Amino acid sequence: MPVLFCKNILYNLPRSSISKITSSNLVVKRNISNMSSEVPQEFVKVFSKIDSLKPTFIDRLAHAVEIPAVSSDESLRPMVFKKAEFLVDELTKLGFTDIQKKDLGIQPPPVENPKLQLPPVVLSRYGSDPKKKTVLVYGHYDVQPANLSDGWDSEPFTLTVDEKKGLLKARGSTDDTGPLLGWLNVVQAYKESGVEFPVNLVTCFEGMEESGSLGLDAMIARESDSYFKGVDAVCISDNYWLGTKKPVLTYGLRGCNYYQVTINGPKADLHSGVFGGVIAEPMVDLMQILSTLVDSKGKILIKGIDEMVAPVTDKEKGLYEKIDFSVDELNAAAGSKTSLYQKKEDILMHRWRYPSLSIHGVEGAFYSQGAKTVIPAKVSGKFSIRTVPDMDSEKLTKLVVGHCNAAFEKLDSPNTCHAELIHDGNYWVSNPFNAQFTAAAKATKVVYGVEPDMTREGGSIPITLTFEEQLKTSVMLLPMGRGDDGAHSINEKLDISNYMNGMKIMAAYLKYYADSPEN
Ligand SMILES: C[C@H](N)C(=O)N[C@@H](Cc1c[nH]cn1)C(=O)O
Ligand SMILES: [Zn+2]
Ligand SMILES: [Zn+2]
Repeated sequence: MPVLFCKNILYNLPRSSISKITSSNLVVKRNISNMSSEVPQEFVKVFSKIDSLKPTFIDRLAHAVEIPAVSSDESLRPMVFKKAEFLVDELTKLGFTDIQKKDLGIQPPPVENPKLQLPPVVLSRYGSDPKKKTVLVYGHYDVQPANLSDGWDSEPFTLTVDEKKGLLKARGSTDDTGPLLGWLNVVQAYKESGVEFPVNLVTCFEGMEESGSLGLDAMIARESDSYFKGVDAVCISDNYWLGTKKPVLTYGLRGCNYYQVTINGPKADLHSGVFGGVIAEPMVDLMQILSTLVDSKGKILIKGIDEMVAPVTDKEKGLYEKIDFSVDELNAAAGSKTSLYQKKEDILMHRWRYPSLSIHGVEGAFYSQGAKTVIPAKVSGKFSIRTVPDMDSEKLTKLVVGHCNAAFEKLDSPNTCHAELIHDGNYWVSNPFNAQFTAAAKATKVVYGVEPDMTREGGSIPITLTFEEQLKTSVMLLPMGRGDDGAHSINEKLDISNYMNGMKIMAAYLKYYADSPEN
Protein backbone atom coordinates (compact mmCIF):
# COMPACT_ATOMS: atom_id res chain seq x y z
CA MET A 1 0.00 0.00 0.00
CA PRO A 2 1.53 3.33 -1.01
CA VAL A 3 1.85 6.13 1.53
CA LEU A 4 1.02 9.61 0.24
CA PHE A 5 2.37 12.69 1.99
CA CYS A 6 0.39 15.88 1.42
CA LYS A 7 1.57 18.82 3.50
CA ASN A 8 1.02 17.55 7.07
CA ILE A 9 -1.44 14.84 6.16
CA LEU A 10 -0.62 11.21 5.82
CA TYR A 11 -2.92 8.91 3.91
CA ASN A 12 -2.64 5.17 3.65
CA LEU A 13 -4.41 4.55 0.40
CA PRO A 14 -4.92 1.51 -1.79
CA ARG A 15 -2.86 1.88 -5.03
CA SER A 16 -6.03 2.12 -7.15
CA SER A 17 -7.30 5.06 -5.15
CA ILE A 18 -4.74 7.60 -6.31
CA SER A 19 -6.07 9.10 -9.49
CA LYS A 20 -4.22 12.29 -10.31
CA ILE A 21 -1.61 14.33 -8.44
CA THR A 22 -0.29 17.68 -9.56
CA SER A 23 1.43 20.27 -7.39
CA SER A 24 -1.27 22.86 -7.98
CA ASN A 25 -4.29 20.66 -7.90
CA LEU A 26 -4.04 17.57 -5.80
CA VAL A 27 -6.96 15.27 -6.32
CA VAL A 28 -7.16 12.14 -4.25
CA LYS A 29 -9.53 9.37 -5.15
CA ARG A 30 -10.87 7.90 -1.96
CA ASN A 31 -13.09 5.08 -1.00
CA ILE A 32 -15.96 6.32 1.14
CA SER A 33 -18.61 3.83 2.16
CA ASN A 34 -18.06 1.71 -0.94
CA MET A 35 -18.44 4.69 -3.23
CA SER A 36 -15.43 6.37 -4.66
CA SER A 37 -15.19 10.08 -5.19
CA GLU A 38 -12.57 12.68 -5.86
CA VAL A 39 -11.64 14.96 -3.01
CA PRO A 40 -10.58 18.38 -4.32
CA GLN A 41 -7.52 19.98 -2.73
CA GLU A 42 -9.58 22.55 -0.86
CA PHE A 43 -11.27 19.84 1.21
CA VAL A 44 -8.37 17.50 1.86
CA LYS A 45 -7.30 19.17 5.10
CA VAL A 46 -10.79 19.60 6.52
CA PHE A 47 -11.91 16.07 5.60
CA SER A 48 -8.74 14.64 7.04
CA LYS A 49 -9.34 16.56 10.28
CA ILE A 50 -12.93 15.28 10.40
CA ASP A 51 -11.54 11.74 10.11
CA SER A 52 -8.97 12.26 12.85
CA LEU A 53 -11.50 13.88 15.19
CA LYS A 54 -13.86 10.88 14.94
CA PRO A 55 -13.34 9.81 18.60
CA THR A 56 -13.98 13.40 19.79
CA PHE A 57 -17.15 13.66 17.70
CA ILE A 58 -18.48 10.32 18.98
CA ASP A 59 -17.65 11.37 22.52
CA ARG A 60 -19.53 14.66 22.07
CA LEU A 61 -22.58 12.72 20.86
CA ALA A 62 -22.30 10.30 23.80
CA HIS A 63 -22.37 13.18 26.31
CA ALA A 64 -25.28 14.88 24.55
CA VAL A 65 -27.58 11.84 24.23
CA GLU A 66 -27.19 10.87 27.88
CA ILE A 67 -29.39 13.85 28.81
CA PRO A 68 -33.02 12.65 28.40
CA ALA A 69 -34.35 15.88 26.90
CA VAL A 70 -37.89 14.64 26.22
CA SER A 71 -39.95 17.75 25.50
CA SER A 72 -43.34 16.02 25.68
CA ASP A 73 -42.76 14.76 29.26
CA GLU A 74 -43.36 17.57 31.74
CA SER A 75 -41.42 15.75 34.47
CA LEU A 76 -38.34 15.70 32.23
CA ARG A 77 -38.44 19.42 31.37
CA PRO A 78 -35.40 20.13 33.62
CA MET A 79 -33.45 17.73 31.40
CA VAL A 80 -34.32 19.76 28.31
CA PHE A 81 -32.91 22.82 30.08
CA LYS A 82 -29.81 20.81 31.03
CA LYS A 83 -29.22 19.89 27.40
CA ALA A 84 -29.46 23.56 26.41
CA GLU A 85 -26.71 24.25 29.00
CA PHE A 86 -24.64 21.44 27.52
CA LEU A 87 -24.87 23.09 24.10
CA VAL A 88 -23.97 26.50 25.50
CA ASP A 89 -20.84 24.95 27.08
CA GLU A 90 -19.83 23.24 23.84
CA LEU A 91 -20.41 26.37 21.76
CA THR A 92 -18.37 28.41 24.24
CA LYS A 93 -15.46 25.95 24.13
CA LEU A 94 -15.48 26.03 20.33
CA GLY A 95 -15.25 29.82 20.21
CA PHE A 96 -18.82 30.69 19.14
CA THR A 97 -19.80 34.21 20.17
CA ASP A 98 -22.95 36.16 21.09
CA ILE A 99 -24.36 32.97 22.67
CA GLN A 100 -27.88 33.63 23.90
CA LYS A 101 -30.56 31.48 25.48
CA LYS A 102 -33.82 32.99 24.28
CA ASP A 103 -36.62 32.58 26.80
CA LEU A 104 -39.93 31.58 25.19
CA GLY A 105 -42.11 32.01 28.29
CA ILE A 106 -44.73 29.68 29.74
CA GLN A 107 -46.09 26.69 27.80
CA PRO A 108 -49.69 27.31 26.67
CA PRO A 109 -52.48 24.80 27.54
CA PRO A 110 -53.27 21.92 27.43
CA VAL A 111 -50.63 21.27 30.07
CA GLU A 112 -50.59 19.72 33.59
CA ASN A 113 -48.40 22.41 35.17
CA PRO A 114 -49.80 25.85 34.26
CA LYS A 115 -46.41 27.42 35.05
CA LEU A 116 -44.37 25.07 32.87
CA GLN A 117 -41.48 27.01 31.32
CA LEU A 118 -40.68 26.45 27.65
CA PRO A 119 -37.04 25.46 27.00
CA PRO A 120 -34.78 28.17 25.57
CA VAL A 121 -33.70 28.55 21.96
CA VAL A 122 -29.90 28.56 21.81
CA LEU A 123 -28.58 31.22 19.44
CA SER A 124 -24.92 31.77 18.62
CA ARG A 125 -22.58 33.01 15.93
CA TYR A 126 -19.34 31.81 14.42
CA GLY A 127 -17.75 34.62 12.46
CA SER A 128 -19.11 38.03 11.52
CA ASP A 129 -17.21 39.01 8.38
CA PRO A 130 -19.34 41.39 6.27
CA LYS A 131 -17.63 40.06 3.13
CA LYS A 132 -18.90 36.54 3.78
CA LYS A 133 -22.37 35.06 3.34
CA THR A 134 -24.30 34.18 6.48
CA VAL A 135 -25.87 30.73 6.87
CA LEU A 136 -28.33 29.97 9.65
CA VAL A 137 -28.33 26.34 10.76
CA TYR A 138 -31.36 25.08 12.65
CA GLY A 139 -31.57 21.91 14.72
CA HIS A 140 -33.44 20.64 17.76
CA TYR A 141 -31.96 19.27 20.95
CA ASP A 142 -35.16 17.77 22.37
CA VAL A 143 -36.03 14.15 21.64
CA GLN A 144 -38.94 11.75 21.53
CA PRO A 145 -39.66 9.66 24.65
CA ALA A 146 -37.82 6.32 24.99
CA ASN A 147 -37.87 3.52 27.57
CA LEU A 148 -35.92 0.28 27.66
CA SER A 149 -39.27 -1.49 28.20
CA ASP A 150 -40.48 -0.26 24.78
CA GLY A 151 -38.21 -2.96 23.30
CA TRP A 152 -34.81 -1.28 23.05
CA ASP A 153 -31.83 -3.67 23.03
CA SER A 154 -29.86 -1.29 25.26
CA GLU A 155 -30.44 1.79 27.43
CA PRO A 156 -31.88 4.46 25.06
CA PHE A 157 -30.02 7.32 26.76
CA THR A 158 -26.61 5.63 26.66
CA LEU A 159 -24.76 5.75 23.37
CA THR A 160 -23.86 2.28 22.10
CA VAL A 161 -20.94 2.46 19.68
CA ASP A 162 -20.95 -0.67 17.53
CA GLU A 163 -17.80 -0.37 15.41
CA LYS A 164 -18.42 -3.79 13.87
CA LYS A 165 -21.84 -2.87 12.50
CA GLY A 166 -20.77 0.76 12.12
CA LEU A 167 -23.63 2.12 14.23
CA LEU A 168 -24.21 4.74 16.91
CA LYS A 169 -27.35 3.76 18.82
CA ALA A 170 -29.27 6.05 21.20
CA ARG A 171 -32.40 8.19 21.32
CA GLY A 172 -31.53 11.36 19.41
CA SER A 173 -28.61 9.84 17.50
CA THR A 174 -30.28 10.62 14.16
CA ASP A 175 -33.18 12.86 15.33
CA ASP A 176 -31.71 15.35 15.84
CA THR A 177 -28.78 15.44 18.26
CA GLY A 178 -26.28 13.81 15.88
CA PRO A 179 -26.96 16.15 12.93
CA LEU A 180 -27.12 19.22 15.22
CA LEU A 181 -23.70 18.38 16.66
CA GLY A 182 -22.50 17.88 13.09
CA TRP A 183 -22.43 21.68 12.66
CA LEU A 184 -20.36 22.16 15.83
CA ASN A 185 -18.00 19.40 14.73
CA VAL A 186 -17.56 21.01 11.31
CA VAL A 187 -16.54 24.28 12.95
CA GLN A 188 -14.00 22.39 15.08
CA ALA A 189 -12.60 20.61 12.00
CA TYR A 190 -12.15 23.87 10.07
CA LYS A 191 -10.58 25.52 13.10
CA GLU A 192 -8.14 22.75 13.91
CA SER A 193 -7.14 22.22 10.29
CA GLY A 194 -6.25 25.90 9.97
CA VAL A 195 -8.60 26.40 7.01
CA GLU A 196 -10.57 29.63 6.93
CA PHE A 197 -14.23 29.12 7.78
CA PRO A 198 -16.08 29.99 4.56
CA VAL A 199 -19.22 31.67 5.92
CA ASN A 200 -20.61 33.40 8.98
CA LEU A 201 -22.61 30.78 10.84
CA VAL A 202 -25.67 31.49 12.99
CA THR A 203 -27.14 28.66 15.07
CA CYS A 204 -30.76 28.35 16.10
CA PHE A 205 -31.21 25.26 18.27
CA GLU A 206 -34.65 24.68 19.82
CA GLY A 207 -35.89 22.35 22.55
CA MET A 208 -39.58 21.93 21.61
CA GLU A 209 -39.53 20.63 18.02
CA GLU A 210 -40.93 17.23 18.96
CA SER A 211 -43.79 19.02 20.70
CA GLY A 212 -44.85 21.47 18.03
CA SER A 213 -42.10 24.12 18.26
CA LEU A 214 -44.23 26.14 20.68
CA GLY A 215 -43.11 29.76 20.97
CA LEU A 216 -40.56 29.60 18.18
CA ASP A 217 -42.58 31.32 15.44
CA ALA A 218 -42.95 34.46 17.54
CA MET A 219 -39.24 34.43 18.51
CA ILE A 220 -38.17 34.23 14.85
CA ALA A 221 -40.50 37.09 13.96
CA ARG A 222 -39.04 39.15 16.83
CA GLU A 223 -35.44 38.41 15.82
CA SER A 224 -35.82 38.60 12.03
CA ASP A 225 -34.49 42.15 12.01
CA SER A 226 -32.07 41.80 14.91
CA TYR A 227 -30.28 38.53 15.68
CA PHE A 228 -31.16 37.03 12.28
CA LYS A 229 -30.53 40.18 10.26
CA GLY A 230 -28.35 39.48 7.23
CA VAL A 231 -28.99 35.73 7.07
CA ASP A 232 -28.62 34.65 3.43
CA ALA A 233 -29.72 31.04 3.68
CA VAL A 234 -31.16 28.55 6.16
CA CYS A 235 -30.04 24.94 6.29
CA ILE A 236 -31.81 22.28 8.36
CA SER A 237 -30.37 18.85 8.98
CA ASP A 238 -33.32 17.10 10.64
CA ASN A 239 -34.69 14.50 8.27
CA TYR A 240 -33.48 11.32 6.62
CA TRP A 241 -32.52 9.77 3.33
CA LEU A 242 -35.42 8.01 1.65
CA GLY A 243 -33.62 4.66 1.70
CA THR A 244 -30.30 3.37 2.97
CA LYS A 245 -27.90 3.86 0.08
CA LYS A 246 -28.53 7.03 -1.81
CA PRO A 247 -27.96 10.49 -0.30
CA VAL A 248 -30.75 13.01 -0.81
CA LEU A 249 -31.54 16.70 -0.51
CA THR A 250 -35.05 17.60 0.57
CA TYR A 251 -37.31 20.38 -0.68
CA GLY A 252 -40.65 19.56 0.96
CA LEU A 253 -42.24 18.54 4.26
CA ARG A 254 -45.72 17.61 5.37
CA GLY A 255 -47.24 19.63 8.19
CA CYS A 256 -48.64 18.14 11.37
CA ASN A 257 -51.88 18.95 13.24
CA TYR A 258 -51.93 17.10 16.56
CA TYR A 259 -55.27 16.51 18.34
CA GLN A 260 -56.65 14.97 21.50
CA VAL A 261 -60.19 13.88 22.21
CA THR A 262 -61.01 13.51 25.90
CA ILE A 263 -63.92 11.53 27.35
CA ASN A 264 -64.74 12.31 30.95
CA GLY A 265 -66.92 9.92 32.96
CA PRO A 266 -66.88 8.89 36.64
CA LYS A 267 -64.98 10.88 39.28
CA ALA A 268 -62.31 8.17 39.71
CA ASP A 269 -61.19 4.87 38.15
CA LEU A 270 -63.66 2.12 39.10
CA HIS A 271 -63.80 -1.66 39.75
CA SER A 272 -65.18 -3.26 36.57
CA GLY A 273 -66.83 -6.06 38.54
CA VAL A 274 -68.81 -3.59 40.61
CA PHE A 275 -69.52 -0.93 37.98
CA GLY A 276 -69.14 -2.80 34.64
CA GLY A 277 -72.41 -2.90 32.71
CA VAL A 278 -73.89 -0.29 35.03
CA ILE A 279 -72.09 2.91 34.10
CA ALA A 280 -71.08 4.39 30.70
CA GLU A 281 -67.39 3.67 30.18
CA PRO A 282 -65.19 6.51 28.76
CA MET A 283 -62.84 4.04 27.07
CA VAL A 284 -65.73 2.45 25.13
CA ASP A 285 -66.89 5.84 23.89
CA LEU A 286 -63.35 6.82 22.94
CA MET A 287 -62.67 3.63 20.98
CA GLN A 288 -65.82 4.16 18.95
CA ILE A 289 -64.89 7.75 18.14
CA LEU A 290 -61.31 6.82 17.18
CA SER A 291 -62.62 4.06 14.91
CA THR A 292 -64.51 6.65 12.83
CA LEU A 293 -61.37 8.63 11.91
CA VAL A 294 -59.50 6.38 9.47
CA ASP A 295 -59.94 2.94 7.90
CA SER A 296 -57.46 0.05 7.73
CA LYS A 297 -56.36 1.08 4.24
CA GLY A 298 -55.27 4.48 5.53
CA LYS A 299 -58.27 6.35 4.10
CA ILE A 300 -59.20 9.36 6.24
CA LEU A 301 -62.95 9.20 6.97
CA ILE A 302 -63.43 12.83 8.08
CA LYS A 303 -65.54 14.57 5.43
CA GLY A 304 -64.13 17.60 3.61
CA ILE A 305 -60.41 16.76 3.88
CA ASP A 306 -59.94 15.23 0.41
CA GLU A 307 -61.37 18.39 -1.18
CA MET A 308 -58.57 20.52 0.35
CA VAL A 309 -55.72 18.51 -1.21
CA ALA A 310 -54.04 19.97 -4.32
CA PRO A 311 -54.58 17.77 -7.41
CA VAL A 312 -51.67 15.74 -8.86
CA THR A 313 -50.23 17.23 -12.06
CA ASP A 314 -48.60 15.32 -14.96
CA LYS A 315 -45.32 17.16 -14.35
CA GLU A 316 -45.35 16.04 -10.74
CA LYS A 317 -46.00 12.40 -11.70
CA GLY A 318 -42.75 12.39 -13.69
CA LEU A 319 -40.75 13.33 -10.57
CA TYR A 320 -41.62 10.14 -8.71
CA GLU A 321 -40.37 7.89 -11.53
CA LYS A 322 -36.81 9.20 -11.20
CA ILE A 323 -36.48 8.55 -7.47
CA ASP A 324 -34.42 5.59 -6.33
CA PHE A 325 -36.74 3.65 -4.00
CA SER A 326 -38.75 0.43 -3.77
CA VAL A 327 -41.35 -1.27 -1.62
CA ASP A 328 -38.60 -3.62 -0.40
CA GLU A 329 -36.74 -0.67 1.11
CA LEU A 330 -39.93 0.49 2.82
CA ASN A 331 -40.53 -3.01 4.21
CA ALA A 332 -36.91 -3.28 5.36
CA ALA A 333 -37.12 0.06 7.20
CA ALA A 334 -40.46 -0.93 8.79
CA GLY A 335 -39.18 -4.41 9.66
CA SER A 336 -42.33 -5.95 8.17
CA LYS A 337 -44.24 -6.56 4.96
CA THR A 338 -47.17 -4.38 5.91
CA SER A 339 -47.00 -1.75 3.18
CA LEU A 340 -50.41 -0.59 1.97
CA TYR A 341 -48.95 0.05 -1.51
CA GLN A 342 -46.65 -1.97 -3.76
CA LYS A 343 -45.78 0.63 -6.43
CA LYS A 344 -43.00 3.12 -5.76
CA GLU A 345 -45.05 6.05 -7.08
CA ASP A 346 -47.99 5.23 -4.77
CA ILE A 347 -45.73 4.94 -1.72
CA LEU A 348 -44.00 8.23 -2.45
CA MET A 349 -47.22 10.11 -3.12
CA HIS A 350 -48.80 8.81 0.10
CA ARG A 351 -45.69 9.72 2.07
CA TRP A 352 -45.13 13.14 0.54
CA ARG A 353 -48.21 14.70 -1.04
CA TYR A 354 -51.33 13.13 0.50
CA PRO A 355 -52.45 13.63 4.10
CA SER A 356 -52.43 10.76 6.59
CA LEU A 357 -54.09 10.23 9.96
CA SER A 358 -52.28 8.27 12.68
CA ILE A 359 -53.66 7.21 16.06
CA HIS A 360 -50.87 7.43 18.62
CA GLY A 361 -52.16 6.45 22.02
CA VAL A 362 -54.53 6.88 24.92
CA GLU A 363 -53.65 8.87 28.01
CA GLY A 364 -55.30 7.61 31.18
CA ALA A 365 -55.83 4.03 29.98
CA PHE A 366 -54.39 0.87 31.53
CA TYR A 367 -51.49 -0.18 29.28
CA SER A 368 -49.11 -2.29 31.37
CA GLN A 369 -48.60 -6.04 31.36
CA GLY A 370 -51.04 -8.13 33.32
CA ALA A 371 -54.82 -7.90 33.61
CA LYS A 372 -55.96 -4.97 35.73
CA THR A 373 -59.77 -4.94 35.96
CA VAL A 374 -60.26 -1.21 35.95
CA ILE A 375 -62.67 1.20 34.29
CA PRO A 376 -60.59 4.32 33.54
CA ALA A 377 -62.44 7.48 34.55
CA LYS A 378 -61.00 9.88 31.99
CA VAL A 379 -59.20 9.02 28.77
CA SER A 380 -57.67 11.14 26.01
CA GLY A 381 -57.12 9.68 22.56
CA LYS A 382 -54.19 11.24 20.69
CA PHE A 383 -54.05 11.43 16.93
CA SER A 384 -52.39 13.56 14.30
CA ILE A 385 -53.00 14.48 10.69
CA ARG A 386 -50.03 15.07 8.39
CA THR A 387 -51.04 18.01 6.21
CA VAL A 388 -50.14 18.85 2.61
CA PRO A 389 -50.77 21.63 0.07
CA ASP A 390 -53.43 23.22 0.04
CA MET A 391 -54.85 22.23 3.43
CA ASP A 392 -55.74 25.02 5.80
CA SER A 393 -55.00 24.30 9.47
CA GLU A 394 -57.95 26.22 10.96
CA LYS A 395 -60.41 24.75 8.49
CA LEU A 396 -59.02 21.28 9.20
CA THR A 397 -59.44 21.73 12.95
CA LYS A 398 -63.07 22.78 12.48
CA LEU A 399 -63.69 19.60 10.45
CA VAL A 400 -61.91 17.37 12.99
CA VAL A 401 -63.63 18.82 16.07
CA GLY A 402 -67.01 18.76 14.29
CA HIS A 403 -66.46 15.14 13.28
CA CYS A 404 -65.52 14.01 16.82
CA ASN A 405 -68.47 15.83 18.38
CA ALA A 406 -70.89 14.33 15.83
CA ALA A 407 -69.47 10.82 16.39
CA PHE A 408 -69.89 11.27 20.17
CA GLU A 409 -73.47 12.56 19.77
CA LYS A 410 -74.40 9.35 17.95
CA LEU A 411 -73.31 7.33 21.01
CA ASP A 412 -75.98 8.97 23.17
CA SER A 413 -73.58 8.74 26.13
CA PRO A 414 -73.95 10.52 29.50
CA ASN A 415 -70.18 11.15 29.53
CA THR A 416 -68.66 14.37 28.18
CA CYS A 417 -66.44 14.75 25.11
CA HIS A 418 -63.92 17.47 24.28
CA ALA A 419 -61.86 17.47 21.08
CA GLU A 420 -59.02 20.00 20.69
CA LEU A 421 -55.91 20.87 18.73
CA ILE A 422 -52.69 20.48 20.75
CA HIS A 423 -50.36 21.98 18.17
CA ASP A 424 -50.07 22.54 14.46
CA GLY A 425 -47.11 23.03 12.13
CA ASN A 426 -47.14 24.02 8.48
CA TYR A 427 -46.26 21.96 5.43
CA TRP A 428 -43.54 23.39 3.20
CA VAL A 429 -42.58 22.90 -0.45
CA SER A 430 -39.74 24.79 -2.11
CA ASN A 431 -37.86 25.01 -5.37
CA PRO A 432 -34.77 22.77 -5.33
CA PHE A 433 -32.91 24.69 -8.07
CA ASN A 434 -31.07 27.48 -6.29
CA ALA A 435 -27.56 28.23 -5.06
CA GLN A 436 -27.98 26.32 -1.79
CA PHE A 437 -29.23 23.13 -3.42
CA THR A 438 -26.58 23.37 -6.14
CA ALA A 439 -23.84 23.76 -3.51
CA ALA A 440 -25.14 20.84 -1.46
CA ALA A 441 -25.49 18.64 -4.56
CA LYS A 442 -21.84 19.36 -5.45
CA ALA A 443 -20.79 18.59 -1.89
CA THR A 444 -22.71 15.31 -1.95
CA LYS A 445 -21.02 14.35 -5.23
CA VAL A 446 -17.59 15.03 -3.71
CA VAL A 447 -18.28 12.90 -0.65
CA TYR A 448 -20.41 10.07 -2.04
CA GLY A 449 -19.57 10.17 -5.73
CA VAL A 450 -23.23 10.38 -6.75
CA GLU A 451 -25.78 13.09 -7.45
CA PRO A 452 -28.33 13.19 -4.61
CA ASP A 453 -32.01 12.47 -5.24
CA MET A 454 -34.30 15.44 -4.64
CA THR A 455 -36.95 14.28 -2.19
CA ARG A 456 -39.81 15.48 -0.04
CA GLU A 457 -40.25 14.29 3.54
CA GLY A 458 -43.35 12.74 5.11
CA GLY A 459 -42.44 14.10 8.54
CA SER A 460 -42.72 17.68 9.73
CA ILE A 461 -40.41 20.43 10.92
CA PRO A 462 -42.92 23.09 11.93
CA ILE A 463 -40.58 26.04 11.72
CA THR A 464 -39.35 25.62 8.15
CA LEU A 465 -41.96 27.79 6.45
CA THR A 466 -41.55 30.45 9.16
CA PHE A 467 -37.85 30.78 8.37
CA GLU A 468 -38.58 31.13 4.67
CA GLU A 469 -41.30 33.75 5.19
CA GLN A 470 -39.81 35.75 8.07
CA LEU A 471 -36.18 35.83 6.93
CA LYS A 472 -37.10 35.90 3.21
CA THR A 473 -34.40 33.36 2.45
CA SER A 474 -34.16 29.99 0.81
CA VAL A 475 -34.38 26.99 3.13
CA MET A 476 -32.81 23.63 2.36
CA LEU A 477 -33.03 20.32 4.19
CA LEU A 478 -29.75 18.42 4.26
CA PRO A 479 -30.37 15.05 5.89
CA MET A 480 -27.58 13.12 7.57
CA GLY A 481 -29.22 9.81 8.56
CA ARG A 482 -30.83 6.96 6.63
CA GLY A 483 -34.44 5.95 6.12
CA ASP A 484 -34.01 2.91 8.40
CA ASP A 485 -32.60 4.85 11.37
CA GLY A 486 -35.67 4.20 13.53
CA ALA A 487 -36.35 7.84 14.37
CA HIS A 488 -39.20 8.00 16.94
CA SER A 489 -38.93 4.20 17.20
CA ILE A 490 -36.89 1.73 19.27
CA ASN A 491 -33.14 1.26 18.72
CA GLU A 492 -32.75 4.61 16.96
CA LYS A 493 -29.33 4.70 15.30
CA LEU A 494 -27.05 6.75 13.09
CA ASP A 495 -24.55 4.93 10.92
CA ILE A 496 -21.01 6.06 11.79
CA SER A 497 -20.38 6.55 8.06
CA ASN A 498 -23.42 8.83 7.82
CA TYR A 499 -22.19 10.87 10.80
CA MET A 500 -18.70 11.24 9.31
CA ASN A 501 -19.71 11.73 5.68
CA GLY A 502 -22.61 13.95 6.72
CA MET A 503 -20.15 16.34 8.34
CA LYS A 504 -17.98 16.30 5.22
CA ILE A 505 -21.04 17.25 3.14
CA MET A 506 -21.85 20.06 5.58
CA ALA A 507 -18.25 21.31 5.39
CA ALA A 508 -18.13 21.21 1.58
CA TYR A 509 -21.63 22.68 1.18
CA LEU A 510 -20.65 25.74 3.23
CA LYS A 511 -17.60 26.30 1.02
CA TYR A 512 -19.43 25.78 -2.28
CA TYR A 513 -22.27 28.00 -1.13
CA ALA A 514 -19.79 30.68 -0.01
CA ASP A 515 -18.12 30.60 -3.43
CA SER A 516 -21.36 30.61 -5.41
CA PRO A 517 -22.02 33.87 -7.29
CA GLU A 518 -25.70 33.81 -6.27
CA ASN A 519 -27.32 33.94 -2.85
C1 LIG B 1 -38.70 15.25 10.73
C2 LIG B 1 -38.33 15.64 12.15
N1 LIG B 1 -37.10 15.02 12.50
C3 LIG B 1 -39.40 15.17 13.11
O1 LIG B 1 -39.32 14.11 13.65
N2 LIG B 1 -40.42 16.01 13.30
C4 LIG B 1 -41.57 15.71 14.11
C5 LIG B 1 -42.21 17.04 14.41
C6 LIG B 1 -43.47 16.97 15.18
C7 LIG B 1 -44.62 17.55 14.83
N3 LIG B 1 -45.48 17.31 15.81
C8 LIG B 1 -44.86 16.59 16.71
N4 LIG B 1 -43.62 16.41 16.34
C9 LIG B 1 -42.51 14.81 13.36
O2 LIG B 1 -42.52 14.82 12.13
O3 LIG B 1 -43.26 14.06 14.04
ZN1 LIG C 1 -36.26 15.95 14.28
ZN1 LIG D 1 -38.50 13.75 15.50
